Amino acid sequence: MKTLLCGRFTLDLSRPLVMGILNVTPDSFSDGGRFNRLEDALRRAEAMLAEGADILDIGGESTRPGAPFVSPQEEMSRVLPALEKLRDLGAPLSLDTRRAEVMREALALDAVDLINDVSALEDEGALQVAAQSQAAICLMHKQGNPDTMQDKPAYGDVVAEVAEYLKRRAQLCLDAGIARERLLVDPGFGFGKTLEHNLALLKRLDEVERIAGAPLLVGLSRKSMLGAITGEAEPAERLGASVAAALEAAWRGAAVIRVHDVKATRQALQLWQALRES
Ligand SMILES: Nc1nc2[nH]c(S[C@@H](C(=O)O)c3ccccc3)nc2c(=O)[nH]1
Repeated sequence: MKTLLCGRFTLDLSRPLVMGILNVTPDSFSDGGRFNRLEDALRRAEAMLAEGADILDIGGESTRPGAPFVSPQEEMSRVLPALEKLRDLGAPLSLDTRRAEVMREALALDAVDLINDVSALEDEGALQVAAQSQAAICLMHKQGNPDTMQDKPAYGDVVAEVAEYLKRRAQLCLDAGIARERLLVDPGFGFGKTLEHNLALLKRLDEVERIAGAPLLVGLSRKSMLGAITGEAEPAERLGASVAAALEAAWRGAAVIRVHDVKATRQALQLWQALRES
């Protein structure tokens, strides 16, 4: 049985898992200030778990193109209190960060079960911090950095290049003594890719897993590629395309699906699973 060693938890990857997105950035909650933001985060976390989320992904730095710079101190002031608040909910907590010092401080709270790094542990010291922990690690591909990555993304064969990058990053982790059962890889939809690149990666998602040698985490929910296809400018109005994208990813072997809309995605995957088991 395919499993993921995930900090305090061992997750069964025999069915696709739903990762609920919990942004703890000021613009993602009512402007009630820090205390209310924490209460909001706890309420949102409990709601997503009640809707069937298997993992919660906590992020303090929006990686949206053009997002304002967030200092490590500011990022930690957002995510550390949230991780402490959510630690004992009984669900695996994922930390969406690309900074080694944020990983280090968060892991010291014994509240991080999965390190979700959009820069695949490239930050100075990140690989060492991860290797010294028991957390699972998601290695994501991106081309360039959030403020410039969508200017002119260019690849030869995007699938081969993304998969080879992820294979190299995974091998670095193995060489550092990290067990393969702790690794996830992610093609990074929307991170330095055109619509054509994103569609090729989704169509050939199974190749990414085969080449990289680790189970897949994918994030398609509400992304601009879905906006481009549907003409829907408002991300929160892209539910249909987001659920359809989750199913397409599930058909192609995705092990963890990162979403805003947990209930709708869980329902779709329950149907998908029922058909496979019937
Ligand atoms: N592992 C993993 N982590 C992630 N964090 C995010 S931020 C995303 C958003 O809109 O949610 C986003 C994408 C592109 C630009 C800005 C913000 N996307 C992923 C993903 O695709 N995979």
